[in-house]
Amino acid sequence: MKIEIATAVPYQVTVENGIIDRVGELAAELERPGAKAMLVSESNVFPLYGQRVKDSLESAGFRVSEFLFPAGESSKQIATVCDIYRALSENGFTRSDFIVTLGGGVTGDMGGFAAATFLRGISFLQIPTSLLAQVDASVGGKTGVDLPFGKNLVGAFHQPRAVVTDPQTLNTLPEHYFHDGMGEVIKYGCISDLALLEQLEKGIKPVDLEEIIIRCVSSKKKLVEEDTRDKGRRMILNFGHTFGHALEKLHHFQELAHGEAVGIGMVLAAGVGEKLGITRAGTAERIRKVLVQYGLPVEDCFSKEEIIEATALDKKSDGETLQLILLKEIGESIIYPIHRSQLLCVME
Ligand SMILES: NC(=O)c1ccc[n+]([C@@H]2O[C@H](COP(=O)([O-])OP(=O)(O)OC[C@H]3O[C@@H](n4cnc5c(N)ncnc54)[C@H](O)[C@@H]3O)[C@@H](O)[C@H]2O)c1
Ligand SMILES: O=C(O)C(=O)C[C@@H](O)[C@H](O)[C@H](O)COP(=O)(O)O
Ligand SMILES: [Zn+2]
Repeated sequence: MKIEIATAVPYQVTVENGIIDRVGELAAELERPGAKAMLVSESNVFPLYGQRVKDSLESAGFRVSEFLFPAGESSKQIATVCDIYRALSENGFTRSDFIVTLGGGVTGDMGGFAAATFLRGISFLQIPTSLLAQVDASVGGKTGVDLPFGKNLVGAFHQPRAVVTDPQTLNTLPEHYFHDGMGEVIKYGCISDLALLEQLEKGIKPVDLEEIIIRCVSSKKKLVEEDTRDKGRRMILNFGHTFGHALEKLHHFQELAHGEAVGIGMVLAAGVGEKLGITRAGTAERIRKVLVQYGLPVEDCFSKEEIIEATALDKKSDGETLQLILLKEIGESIIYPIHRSQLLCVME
């Protein structure tokens, strides 16, 4: 299955079992023959799939070097990007060479950011290997890293040249991160796809994963095409993220994974919406139930004061006003400006 993302330079998301062994073929349609490819990956994923990707790229005539970093969100920082710049420089990369990211959202966001900024921009291909990255992070061109002051505070919009999604790679994904990825899948159900949420409530079988990936990417496609630079409607993809990112920061980007944080954030946002009379009563409880069903946490130990304080640098803020993403009901979302002081009054 191929989904075209019609941004200024369009690209395709190919979702296919076994496609990881044909990445060289796909790259050959897009990149200069004989170009250098830097495979950016990490300590868990590279040993599982790195050699297959290298073999495929080399068979297609590319000269491959690799850059590996320790797996995990705490690597998603500017110091690691500087190490990628060093590897690109030492290997003599020019603007007609390219990066291939192989891993979860951390790898894609960070390798994509290195591609966006090295020589003011080189091309990159995404090979997402976690559920979260296959349903969300690999598409749309948001690249970047965390700062100790907040999540994704440094970044760039830089669309990949192609996204190569092999659902079979999920066979090795630890269960914890399968649950975590379901946090973003549930988000798609909440913001725009009631039927998906109902399907999730009934319980999915593993064979349905490919369909779920296609469904989430198709929802994201529409928002990215309409608002590539996140100035309007695309912001609904941030449902649960204002509070979720605050929680990730409060946990110093350790322990609580992104999808888990977003899940708790969705429950909090739905609660705020209900208190304001915007969200249909019972929605927060419904979200809470489906999160529990997929093994996700629904609450955390921080007070509302701490959480609101940690939203200080939220990228959707306008002074003291936050653009909170709220639901009218499951499947229908709105962007709702709210002053921090009002938020304090309506938050549980
Ligand atoms: N750019 C975007 O639009 C976007 C969207 C959503 C999330 N994100 C970002 O994505 C990141 C989270 O992504 P993530 O959950 O993939 O995190 P991750 O990259 O840390 O991967 C999660 C864990 O799964 C392991 N893993 C990944 N694929 C595997 C596989 N096939 N087999 C075995 N192990 C595997 C990794 O080594 C890691 O331990 C966050 O930084 C978040 O901010 C970005
Ligand atoms: O692609 C988007 O737009 C999203 O908001 C997707 C989110 O799931 C993702 O976590 C994104 O990285 C958040 O971006 P940010 O701009 O809030 O840092
Ligand atoms: Zn997210």
